[in-house]
Amino acid sequence: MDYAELFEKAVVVSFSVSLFWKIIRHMWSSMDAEKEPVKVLVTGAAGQIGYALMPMIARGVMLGPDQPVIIHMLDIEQCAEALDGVKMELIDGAFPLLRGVVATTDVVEACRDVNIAVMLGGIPRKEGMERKDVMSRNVLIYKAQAAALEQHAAADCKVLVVANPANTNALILKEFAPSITDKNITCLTRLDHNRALGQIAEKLKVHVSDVKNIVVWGNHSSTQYPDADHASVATSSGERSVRDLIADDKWLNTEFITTIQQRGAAIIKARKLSSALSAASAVCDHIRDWVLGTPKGTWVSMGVCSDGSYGIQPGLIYSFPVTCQHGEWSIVQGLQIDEFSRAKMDSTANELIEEKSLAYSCLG
Ligand SMILES: NC(=O)c1ccc[n+]([C@@H]2O[C@H](COP(=O)([O-])OP(=O)(O)OC[C@H]3O[C@@H](n4cnc5c(N)ncnc54)[C@H](O)[C@@H]3O)[C@@H](O)[C@H]2O)c1
Ligand SMILES: O=C(O)C[C@H](O)C(=O)O
Repeated sequence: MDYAELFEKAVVVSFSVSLFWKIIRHMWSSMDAEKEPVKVLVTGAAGQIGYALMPMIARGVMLGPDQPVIIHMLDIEQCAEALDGVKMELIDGAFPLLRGVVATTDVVEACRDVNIAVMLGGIPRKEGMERKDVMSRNVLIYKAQAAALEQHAAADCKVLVVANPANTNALILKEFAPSITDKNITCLTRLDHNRALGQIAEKLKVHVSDVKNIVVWGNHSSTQYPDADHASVATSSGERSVRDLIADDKWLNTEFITTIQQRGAAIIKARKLSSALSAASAVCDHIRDWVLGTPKGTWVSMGVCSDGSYGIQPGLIYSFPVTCQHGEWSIVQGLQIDEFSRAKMDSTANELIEEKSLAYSCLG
């Protein structure tokens, strides 16, 4: 080999080595680079769920431990001072992921460029009231806030409606914000789903994280249908069906269902206030699974726009079993539905159809 050839080889080798290091450095710095903050709107933020939810968002429980957030809090004029108090506490929390807090009573400022909207704002149910009693006030709020979200939120903003009647408020929001894709408007039934997991775990004396694939069908109301037919428990000898392990169809078909249906009312009776810490935790579970994906082999319950799956009227916001991947939910297909389940699924769908017409009559 002559000197020219040797020189040429040395140049190629040193070029390749420097390119290799450039690539490694680039990968390293992009791994190290901080993510852009996600803007999360919480309406009704001065209320009791808001108070429980705020530190969870700021600590990364909702979007992960490496995701910075900017929190936008909206409440009504009468709660402006309380809202400022929550803002002071968020600053005092010195949360490393929290990159900003907006506390406002201006719906436009609150909605501006938000990526996620958690809608808690409304009048909560008090002891002895049915969800229908609070409907007339709340659907008016959701009609007005639909327009603000449509005009000012990020185009791909994901919306979770929590305020009751949650499914029907979400339906009104969907109908009055037609430019937001149906896929991005959901309501909270994860609390009911978690309650059902909790009851099964208590009954079987197993850890709640070993129970999976409960379904909550329908309305977040006393007609909802918590269904354990497809649920399983991880045991030392593999996955076992909940129905086989419990071996008490009477309990599963009666007391289990009514306990979940009435759990919200039981908490109101005991606390004189509706559930807040479990609701805030379920909000985080709902958004985290929607954005970051459901674990393999596991589904969760979400109130989503029906596409006609399982014979449910298209367009209703109905709770289905869903899996999530790449920020999108899909309804789990092909579950066997027996006559008992069919009747319960239809009855809660019928309540939603009635609520829809009641909501429209409230809107005039
Ligand atoms: N889907 C579920 O699983 C679930 C569970 C628990 C509670 N909830 C519902 O969530 C809602 C919030 O519950 P909470 O206990 O925090 O109630 P809360 O009364 O403590 O808070 C509601 C807040 O909404 C505010 N608000 C009222 N109108 C508003 C408007 N137009 N814009 C912005 N904010 C407004 C109120 O001022 C108040 O601060 C209630 O409707 C409750 O019934 C739903
Ligand atoms: O039942 C209610 O109004 C409160 C809430 O929806 C709950 O389920 O705890």
